[in-house]
Amino acid sequence: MKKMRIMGGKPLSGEVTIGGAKNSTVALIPASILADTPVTFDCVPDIKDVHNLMSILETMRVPSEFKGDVLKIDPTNILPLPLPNGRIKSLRASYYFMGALLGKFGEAIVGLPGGDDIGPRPIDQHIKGFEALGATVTNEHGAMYIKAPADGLHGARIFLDMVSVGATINVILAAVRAKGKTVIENAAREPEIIDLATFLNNMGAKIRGVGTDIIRIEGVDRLEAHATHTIIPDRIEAGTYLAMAAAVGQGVLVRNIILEHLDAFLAKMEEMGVEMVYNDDSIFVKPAQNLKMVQIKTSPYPGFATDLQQPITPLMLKAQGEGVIVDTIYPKRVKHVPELIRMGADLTIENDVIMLHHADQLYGAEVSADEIRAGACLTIAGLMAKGVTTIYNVENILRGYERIVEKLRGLGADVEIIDDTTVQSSITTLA
Ligand SMILES: CC(=O)N[C@H]1[C@@H](OP(=O)(O)OP(=O)(O)OC[C@H]2O[C@@H](n3ccc(=O)[nH]c3=O)[C@H](O)[C@@H]2O)O[C@H](CO)[C@@H](O)[C@@H]1O
Ligand SMILES: C=C(OP(=O)(O)O)C(=O)O
Repeated sequence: MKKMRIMGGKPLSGEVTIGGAKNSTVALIPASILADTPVTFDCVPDIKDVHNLMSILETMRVPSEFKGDVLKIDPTNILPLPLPNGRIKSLRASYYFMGALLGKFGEAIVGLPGGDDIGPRPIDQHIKGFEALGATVTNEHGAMYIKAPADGLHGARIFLDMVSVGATINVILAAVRAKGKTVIENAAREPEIIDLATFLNNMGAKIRGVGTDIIRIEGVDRLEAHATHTIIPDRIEAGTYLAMAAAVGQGVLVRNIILEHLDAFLAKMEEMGVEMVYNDDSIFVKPAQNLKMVQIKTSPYPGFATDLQQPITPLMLKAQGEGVIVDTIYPKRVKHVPELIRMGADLTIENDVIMLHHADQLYGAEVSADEIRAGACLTIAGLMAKGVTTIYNVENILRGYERIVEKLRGLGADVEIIDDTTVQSSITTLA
């Protein structure tokens, strides 16, 4: 178990560089098994989800090597072994092995995924997609058994009942080698889906329309990688550092950003009165003052990302007036609220609506990062607070924020991660 200790109150300055997108990478790694050749990715973030996915690959005899930010995967001798449990439970995106194994072998046995505890996360739309392609799907003791018909998967028209990143990606992975044409309607439009399709198309797939809500896929027989795929920057990590820079910065440059991917977030920061200088692929955040309170409603891309509602919350606490946050995607995504209250913030939740008020000062406290973005929120709050903040369950943060201590120290923060065998008892004390 690990905990993070932050001595708050230090102004941050300098620059920080954003890594490759977690939510692209965690789809690209399972997608790599569809290839008939070795594949190489660069700009791969050094996060726990990547290491867990590499372990899952290893169980199928797929060797992978991660050096610097380059990840090489050789799926040419893959064994289609069942993945009922183990590391599958350690992250959400392990469910992409359902679509990828089904697409490659016509069969997949994959345990139900883990991932962040952010409220109910059903996978009915993934199953509906697999079934539309001709597969039979059963749930046996918490593992999904998915099987294509004897003559293989066939293209189909699939209208997703709600906009789902995971279901859109899983259907793409299953359909990319199916016979005939698949059309996904009401598809998600996230940049990470475009990144995945770019990787697959460069290997010979025929996926058209990604980035719109209608995706058309013509199945192909072979997929061969001829070049390294560079992963897009992580827009959520970028948003986290931008919010942090506004909250505790004395002038911070955030590098490696695709600005268009952050339109809704940047518009909200501007509405709050944060002054930023936009460059081609970086943003300079000026010290923020006289912030205005705002209302936030999350929605699928290009709307305000659910993954950024918690990281922007500490910044909102600096503004005057009453703020409102409604997460329409995960209404129960409120793990940060009781922890911020421990730190002196004034927040309430009524009918899944978070209401918050200006806080003159936050105070260091012992808090728990019960999911990744709650952890990002508490990290920013800890940097703003007076005194020492100790964040437990830091593993959740390390799932998706690479080299976070190094990056924060580079900006001047006083922060450390401590491996602590006594942490378990500290959590019990907290409860
Ligand atoms: C690895 C990854 O990329 N994770 C992201 C992905 O998660 P994930 O892909 O799991 O999220 P989805 O886009 O699928 O979920 C969107 C909404 O649809 C619902 N739903 C989804 C599928 C389904 O079969 N049935 C159903 O009801 C979910 O409960 C949720 O309310 O998108 C989320 C929403 O932007 C982000 O918070 C996560 O960071
Ligand atoms: C919810 C998230 O991740 P996951 O879907 O991997 O649990 C997230 O990145 O905020």
